[in-house]
Amino acid sequence: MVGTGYLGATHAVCMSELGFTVVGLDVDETKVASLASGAVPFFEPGLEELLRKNLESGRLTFSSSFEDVADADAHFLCVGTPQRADSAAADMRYLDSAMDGLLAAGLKPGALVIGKSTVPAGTAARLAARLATEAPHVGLGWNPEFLREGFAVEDTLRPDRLVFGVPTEDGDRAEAILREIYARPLDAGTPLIVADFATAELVKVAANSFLATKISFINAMAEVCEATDADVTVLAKALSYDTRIGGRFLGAGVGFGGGCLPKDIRAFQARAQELNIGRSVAFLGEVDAINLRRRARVAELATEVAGGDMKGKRVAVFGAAFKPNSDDIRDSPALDVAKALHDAGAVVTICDPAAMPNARRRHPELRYELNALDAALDADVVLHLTEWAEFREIDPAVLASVVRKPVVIDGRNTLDPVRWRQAGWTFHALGRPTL
Ligand SMILES: NC(=O)c1ccc[n+]([C@@H]2O[C@H](COP(=O)([O-])OP(=O)(O)OC[C@H]3O[C@@H](n4cnc5c(N)ncnc54)[C@H](O)[C@@H]3O)[C@@H](O)[C@H]2O)c1
Ligand SMILES: O=c1ccn([C@@H]2O[C@H](COP(=O)(O)OP(=O)(O)O[C@H]3O[C@H](CO)[C@@H](O)[C@H](O)[C@H]3O)[C@@H](O)[C@H]2O)c(=O)[nH]1
Repeated sequence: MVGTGYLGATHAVCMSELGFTVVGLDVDETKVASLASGAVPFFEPGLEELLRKNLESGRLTFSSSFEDVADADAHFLCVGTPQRADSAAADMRYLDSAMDGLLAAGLKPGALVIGKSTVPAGTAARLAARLATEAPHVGLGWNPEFLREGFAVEDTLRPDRLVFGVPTEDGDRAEAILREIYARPLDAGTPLIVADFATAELVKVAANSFLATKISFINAMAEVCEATDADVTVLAKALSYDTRIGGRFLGAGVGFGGGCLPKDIRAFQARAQELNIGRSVAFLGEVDAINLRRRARVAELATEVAGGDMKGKRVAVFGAAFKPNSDDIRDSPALDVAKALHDAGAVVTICDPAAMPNARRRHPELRYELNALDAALDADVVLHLTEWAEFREIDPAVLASVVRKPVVIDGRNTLDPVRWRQAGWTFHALGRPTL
């Protein structure tokens, strides 16, 4: 497993759980040392127990030396493909350097390199051409990953589908190896799609684009609801009974973030432009814009309720992770809003059950409190931006007794407005009338 971040560490542990001998390889020696000692360096429910169990079995080891994976039968590429600093495109240098490392250490004849990272269409063909000249005895497969953070173990051991991208010529060998690796989920009836490389790559970005579009659709409806005094949560519920639409990913609020959806829709647009078909996915620019407008709207609403000027105002932000059950702060809506209000002169205090160490490293200028009541002390406004269960369970009457003004903005539409109103709060939400 080359790259042991959120995706690679989970995949390494789960492949070992399936009975394979696995080496997790990463250039980050601190990460390798942590994983080798049985500590998962990020928050993922259930992963640490499984890591320890598999370390004890002896089937799972971690290393930062490519020499230690040279004799593997299969090499999964799980390195990051983040957005480039200078454009919307994906940064391919980690994937290319992972290939450099594998090729320099040598690959066993008959081995299969399997891409798992999310990549622009055409990447697999490029890597296959490289292997054909530098290691002609080694094959390539493309096996995109659909796991969700917070459910990563379950999604990996029991995926809802498997996609195998194989070469159009002589693809049988790659397919056979992938079938052997995934024998357990396949035997359990997991649907399998075997496709060419480009289709396999596109399934991944198309899936994330669809999910992002669904969220931005309901957030666009939230904007309309705000202008018409309608309630987007009731609207979404009514839509959800149409099985053609379905209720999932219709949660209106401060929008999507994380290390996947935002950068994947941007990289898709960049790739489409390179292919001179920018118009085909131009709507994703609007999906992105709607999403970012929701962050700006929360900051604007907070400023409005604070009297038009944030200078010296105290703001409690509940949430730093991009979603609950994760410590991932990549492109986090909550942190973006917190930073904007800090920059406008507010004193911002954040509380998050898992993401505060990461948030503090990224934003040492913000304040942090382990306890929600401490974060809300003397607050002029409370923002609920990541829907951890802990925040839903807070007693609004107790919270009201510590703030300066009982004003809350529910940026995730998961708090109960009636309960908060009864406890004396002015309750604002995105896409719903104020109570
Ligand atoms: N996080 C998810 O839920 C998820 C799900 C599906 C797909 N993906 C995709 O998987 C890929 C990885 O995402 P992630 O969230 O795990 O990223 P991450 O940043 O958490 O992990 C990437 C890891 O790769 C390591 N790395 C970088 N260059 C390396 C090299 N040359 N050799 C070995 N290791 C190297 C980094 O040190 C890091 O630990 C991305 O393409 C992402 O889009 C992620
Ligand atoms: O109704 C909803 C659902 C989600 N979100 C937000 O959307 C973002 C993404 O959520 P989710 O998709 O659950 O998280 P990820 O772990 O980023 O997973 C996505 O990205 C992964 C990496 O590509 C894919 O593997 C997964 O299938 C895909 O769901 C988060 O900020 C959520 O708060 C909403 O705003 N409203």
